[in-house]
Amino acid sequence: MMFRLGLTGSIGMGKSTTAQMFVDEGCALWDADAAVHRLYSKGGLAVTPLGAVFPEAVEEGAISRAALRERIAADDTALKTIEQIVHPLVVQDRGTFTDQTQAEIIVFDIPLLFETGGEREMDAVVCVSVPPEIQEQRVLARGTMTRAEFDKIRANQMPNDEKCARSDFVIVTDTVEHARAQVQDVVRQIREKLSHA
Ligand SMILES: CC(C)(COP(=O)(O)OP(=O)(O)OC[C@H]1O[C@@H](n2cnc3c(N)ncnc32)[C@H](O)[C@@H]1O)[C@@H](O)C(=O)NCCC(=O)NCCS
Ligand SMILES: Nc1ncnc2c1ncn2[C@@H]1O[C@H](COP(=O)(O)OP(=O)(O)OP(=O)(O)O)[C@@H](O)[C@H]1O
Repeated sequence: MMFRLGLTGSIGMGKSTTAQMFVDEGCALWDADAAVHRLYSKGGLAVTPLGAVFPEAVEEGAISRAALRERIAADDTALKTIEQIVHPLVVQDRGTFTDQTQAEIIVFDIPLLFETGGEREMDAVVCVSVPPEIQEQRVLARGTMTRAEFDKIRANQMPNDEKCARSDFVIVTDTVEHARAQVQDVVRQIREKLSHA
C-alpha cells in the first residue's frame, strides 16, 4: 500500500528543508516547484501554451520567470491566466511520478496545495509553520525580494492559520532538531497505520 502525504505551508515556512528530512526517513519526494521548473525549461510542456498568451515570456525556447514576474506586476489578471495553463500540467506531472514510483510513503511538496484543491488527492496533509515575524525575517534575509513583493505573495496565499487548521499534522520549523523529531514522529505514525491496513 502507498501513502500519499501532502506537504504544504506558506512562503518561507520551511517546506524544502522539511521535505529533505522526509527523504532522510526513506520517503519518496515529488516537488511542485521543481515540476514547474521542468515545464518552463527548453522543450518543457508549458512553453508553447504560455508563449501563445505571453509571447514576450519565451526566451531561447524556455519561459523567462523574470518576464512573467514583470507581467504579473503590471497586470492583475496575469497570475490567474498563468495558473490556468500551468496547474493542469503540474497535476499531469504528479500523476506520472506517482505511477512510476514504488515507495511506501510519497511526500508531495506543494506550496499551493489547499489553494488548488490538491488535498483531496492526499491521504494526509502536513503543514509547516513558524510565527509570521520569523517567516518574514527568513524570507527577507534571502535578499531575493523586497518587503512589498513578500507582502503581495503572502496576500495571494491562504492564511497560515487556515492551512494549519485544515492539516492533519503541523510541523513547527523553529529549529532543525525540533523539526526533525516531528518528521520522525509523523513517519512513525504513518508506518504504524500502514502496518495495520
Ligand atoms: C510567478 C513566478 C513566475 C515567480 O517565479 P520565481 O522563480 O520568481 O519565484 P518562485 O516560483 O520561487 O515563487 C516565489 C514564491 O511565490 C509563491 N508563488 C508562486 N506562484 C504562486 C501563485 N500562483 N500564488 C501564490 N503564490 C505563488 C511560491 O510558492 C514561492 O513562495 C512563478 O512562481 C510562476 O510561474 N508561478 C505560477 C505557477 C504556479 O502557480 N506555481 C506554484 C506551484 S504549482
Ligand atoms: N527547522 C528549521 N529550523 C531553522 N531554520 C529553518 C528550518 N526549516 C527551514 N529553515 C530556514 O528557513 C528558510 C526557509 O526554508 P525553506 O527554503 O525550506 O522554505 P520553503 O517553505 O521551501 O520556502 P519557499 O516557499 O519560498 O519555497 C531557510 O533559510 C531555512 O534554512
